[in-house]
Amino acid sequence: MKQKPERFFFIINPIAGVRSKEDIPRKIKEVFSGSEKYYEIAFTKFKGHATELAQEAVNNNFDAVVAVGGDGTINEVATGLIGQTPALGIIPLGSGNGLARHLKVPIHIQNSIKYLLDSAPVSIDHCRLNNLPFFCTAGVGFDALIGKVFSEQKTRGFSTYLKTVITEYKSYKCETYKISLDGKEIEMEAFLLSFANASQYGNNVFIAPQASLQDGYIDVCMMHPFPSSSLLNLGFKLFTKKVNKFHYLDIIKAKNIEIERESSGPVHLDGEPVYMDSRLKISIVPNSLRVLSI
Ligand SMILES: Nc1ncnc2c1ncn2[C@@H]1O[C@H](COP(=O)(O)OP(=O)(O)OP(=O)(O)O)[C@@H](O)[C@H]1O
Repeated sequence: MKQKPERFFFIINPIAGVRSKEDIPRKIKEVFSGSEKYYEIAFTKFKGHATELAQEAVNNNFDAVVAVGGDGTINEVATGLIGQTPALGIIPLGSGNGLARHLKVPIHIQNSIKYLLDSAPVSIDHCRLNNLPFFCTAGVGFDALIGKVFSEQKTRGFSTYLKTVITEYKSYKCETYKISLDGKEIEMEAFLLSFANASQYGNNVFIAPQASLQDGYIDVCMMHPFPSSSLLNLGFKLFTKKVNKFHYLDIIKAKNIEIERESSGPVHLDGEPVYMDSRLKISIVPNSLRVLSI
């Protein structure tokens, strides 16, 4: 039987998602008081702080470090846990919660806290883009633009996300990419290129329905330009795990990917925008992160 963690360290991002985080310590106390488990809680004070806190938790021999927030918070916490023994836990309080949803962590807060008590570590892969880690999805093209514009909005949450997508779609111009997938060369004009470790962006929008966190492969999703008359069909297929059947999308599994785009520009890593060079290298590191799962 796998060993359940005894010592938990919670890292709360106060600005993730739309919900206040003030009552989270009380909710953790309510659920954990019936157990013998030890825990500590910290709130992040700035972007990047969660990685420092996670590294301290590793040094202080915690068994589990729980990211309380969305995929950006998970990215920061998990970065401090790569190759380490303590496992990542999640209380999903972000806007999209892609990795939590893939792992079937309950979205209801109390249930996600109870889930931590019942779960044990399993190993998953993580991916790197120009050596920066990501755990759920990364991408260039339209989804990178959305990551950038979304991060500049005053509000978060799904409705802000949807508004951003609709506004940006109207004026978006596709770029041409040279792509190498484990040595196989392709040149194509693309609406977006997504690199998926997990199956979804978040909010049950499945860009790579067949993706596995444990198969040692990245699902490379290459979307060709498509007519606006196909938008509804695309939306339907994204939400029903059928986008692999969308006429304008190719999905290929690969371990090492190289991209050359027309110019430098935004990419996103777990929804967080980063400005990068025109040349991108994406790779997978199998069995490199322990996560709490039932
Ligand atoms: N104390 C803080 N002050 C400001 N920004 C922070 C703080 N702590 C973390 N951040 C940043 O908050 C951003 C948003 O966090 P996160 O991605 O978890 O929420 P989200 O975008 O609402 O959810 P999702 O990624 O699921 O869509 C991240 O870029 C993270 O670096």
